[in-house]
Amino acid sequence: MPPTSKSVEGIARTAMLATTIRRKNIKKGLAFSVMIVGSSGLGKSTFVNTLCESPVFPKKDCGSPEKAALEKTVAITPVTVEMEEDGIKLSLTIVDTPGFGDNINNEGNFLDILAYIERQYDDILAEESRIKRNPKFYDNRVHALLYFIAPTGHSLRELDIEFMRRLGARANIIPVVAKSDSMNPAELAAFKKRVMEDIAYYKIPIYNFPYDDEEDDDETIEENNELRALLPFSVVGSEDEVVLNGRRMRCRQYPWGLVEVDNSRHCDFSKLRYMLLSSHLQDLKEITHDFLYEQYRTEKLSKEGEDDEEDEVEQDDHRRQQEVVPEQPAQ
Ligand SMILES: Nc1nc2c(ncn2[C@@H]2O[C@H](COP(=O)(O)OP(=O)(O)OP(=O)(O)O)[C@@H](O)[C@H]2O)c(=O)[nH]1
Repeated sequence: MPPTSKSVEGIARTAMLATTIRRKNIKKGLAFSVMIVGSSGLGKSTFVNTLCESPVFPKKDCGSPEKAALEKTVAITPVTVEMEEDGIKLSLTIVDTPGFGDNINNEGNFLDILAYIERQYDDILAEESRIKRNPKFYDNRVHALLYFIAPTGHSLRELDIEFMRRLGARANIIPVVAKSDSMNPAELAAFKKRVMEDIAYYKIPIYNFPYDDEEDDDETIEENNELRALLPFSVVGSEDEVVLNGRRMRCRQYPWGLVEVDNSRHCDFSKLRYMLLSSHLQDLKEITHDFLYEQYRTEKLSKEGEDDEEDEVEQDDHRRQQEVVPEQPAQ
């Protein structure tokens, strides 16, 4: 169908709006927050340093077993890094979390992470209710949660299922296969398939590149389908660089060859980085605000409403019990 003059006008207006937003973003910069979760030693800190191309979490010195135990991440640590992506300033907050699986009962880890995410929602809720807004208020909501899956080659562990099921309602979970260089391509493909079957079977709510058939163009739909087909993203992290044939690359070196971090034939790191910090950054932020936060807000306010009603009923009962029954006049 040829475009009508109205749709041409509409398209022009949308393009202008996009340009204005882009110009504003270039000037002001964007803020984005990513949480990193997974068992100890899965390469989370190395991944962050690879993602940010800087030593955000300094290399650990694990010279002895005692030192290795001490060097583990033990607390939820938000760190903000200033970067530039596609010419736009990006203030990227990385929230590193202590690994789980170290404890017999990991309930404490779950609750700490959930409490951190909900605290950021509570801060926004409090800010929204203020008569006078705080101009210095910083929105620290987590926009994406990268969940590191151990490259076991089997399927998801109970811990993975439980965590993602519980946190999926509060954050955009993006599952990744950690240290994917420990599997060959056939093993990796089979592992990814089993992980996605588990995710579907246990109805785990992950970020699965949603699109709108009516609103989104063919290119967006195709891109989202391609990215969804890569889930869970396979990642390899390394801060080491080598120069080969004049080409500088980040890789892990083994006696039998090199695993290149940015080579999409070796792993999905570059595609994950691009979607996270560029192509899908805005979508992740919108889903966080329009859906995940909105859901939390509704739940919280309705619970407070119910609690208030219960309190009122209790107070009424109490008042009635306290009422002095007037003495009957003597007959
Ligand atoms: N084979 C392989 N090893 C990796 C990869 N990424 C990191 N490592 C190694 O795995 C070890 C642990 O890496 P870290 O980045 O400290 O792991 P972590 O998940 O942050 O550990 P915690 O702080 O204990 O939670 C180090 O020896 C890294 O060099 C990877 O992609 N492949």
